[in-house]
Amino acid sequence: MAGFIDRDKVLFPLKNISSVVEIFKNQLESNHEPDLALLSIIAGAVENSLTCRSNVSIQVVEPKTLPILELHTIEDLYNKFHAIMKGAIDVSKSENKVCTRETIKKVSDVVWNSLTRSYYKDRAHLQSLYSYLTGRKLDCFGVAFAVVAGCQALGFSDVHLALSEDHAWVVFGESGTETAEVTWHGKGNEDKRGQEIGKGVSARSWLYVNNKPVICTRAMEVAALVSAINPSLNATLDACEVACLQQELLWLLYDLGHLAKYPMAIGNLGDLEEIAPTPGRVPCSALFQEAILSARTYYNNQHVYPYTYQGGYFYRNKMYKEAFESWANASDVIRLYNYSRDDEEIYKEFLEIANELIPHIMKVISSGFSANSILKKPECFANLLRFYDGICQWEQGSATPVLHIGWAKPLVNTISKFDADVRAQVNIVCESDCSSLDDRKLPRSNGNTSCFNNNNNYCLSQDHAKSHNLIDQIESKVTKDEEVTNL
Ligand SMILES: FC(F)c1nnc(N2CCN(c3ncnc4sc(CC(F)(F)F)cc34)CC2)s1
Repeated sequence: MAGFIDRDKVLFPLKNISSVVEIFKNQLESNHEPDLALLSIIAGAVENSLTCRSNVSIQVVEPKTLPILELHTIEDLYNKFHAIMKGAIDVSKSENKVCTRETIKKVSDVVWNSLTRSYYKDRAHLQSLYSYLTGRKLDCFGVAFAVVAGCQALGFSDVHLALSEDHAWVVFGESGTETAEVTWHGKGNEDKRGQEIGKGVSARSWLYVNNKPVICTRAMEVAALVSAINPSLNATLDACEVACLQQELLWLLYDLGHLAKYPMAIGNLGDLEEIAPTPGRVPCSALFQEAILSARTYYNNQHVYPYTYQGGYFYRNKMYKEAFESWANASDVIRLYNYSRDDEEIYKEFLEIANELIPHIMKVISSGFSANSILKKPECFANLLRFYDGICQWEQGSATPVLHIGWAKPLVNTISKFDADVRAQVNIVCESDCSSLDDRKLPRSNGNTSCFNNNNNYCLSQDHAKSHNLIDQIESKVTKDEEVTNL
């Protein structure tokens, strides 16, 4: 590890964004691995100086300048972190060795036991070592990151961050295949720190992405800390200097190839580019597509967020037909999983799409009578069915129910907006007898599963037919409603 060396120190005091980018660039291009503790402290210090309560008087600073960051501020915190780690764990005997589960548990305990007794865990700006060292507060990602940075400070180059879409843990050992929980997840769950990642029922939950997590290199750990930068000043305002710094750092990591296997980081960059496009760079829509391609290529299309990043973009830009397709693709991912109580985050994502976003779309388009309305397009109806069908299949075989009556009303409301002649153009094909389908949910190879048959009707492949009964129920209810209204 290069550590905090003169080439970086001469850039202090940091007065602007480009000097921070320069330090990250030096660390990433050095022939040593980048120093996670140093970069997390710097990123956290910049974020804190521009967003935290202390100086929230909306200061008008010169564009791209920052409140001055002195060398001693960073150096003192950096030395403090090393002192905490080296004071707690004796590594004299394990020079250049791989790490052990016992040492990882010790590092996790050092971080865990030094945190403030009780604080609001979901607050913003608790992700960095700056927060840990100055406020003794970390969120669940921050604890995992601090453990990896601590192991790096102790000289273990085999300990790396493993990331799912809503949890973080570490991999370590000779071939990097040992796993260990190092932080908590969610509310009120007993932490499993020190244990290896579940092989049991939790392995089928979205939380562990069917054992297809992002396994970070040191540079991808830098990408994780950069992704975790939070520019929010409050619920409505962002500190644009922090957002600008995050955007420039993500482009630096992108150009160095360190986002290629990190779909969520590409999605984060896409969100920033949608708000403030960088001249000469690919459009944000291309980034959302790249994130999907990365998830399909490296994670067997078992990640949901790349599709909901893209769906959210289409929705905000009133591209509703495309949004339906992205959300149907997201649903094709979740149908492979068994819903468990650890999956609340993705449950809320699908609930919002089904019960807020789609109903909103139905409201705004049903007022218009344009001929090319999506209500006339069978592929829109097919994608909506695929979307709902995936959620039904997610529920099937799961210990915890997903759907409740609150889902049915918006669902039937949406389906019934499509005329019978449009619905008739979508035939649900059972490629094989539905009953013979085994109860395991085989991961799909390609990203798209709704197929087009020769006469341009839209057919849903066999797996979708599993919820035939639900679709039948909807169809019959809708028809009945139509009969009633036509009376
Ligand atoms: F689906 C879209 F609408 C989304 N918009 N923001 C999304 N985020 C924001 C960024 N985010 C992330 N972005 C980069 N890396 C990671 S690692 C991780 C799990 C944990 F926090 F480590 F536990 C979350 C996450 C989580 C997903 S999804």
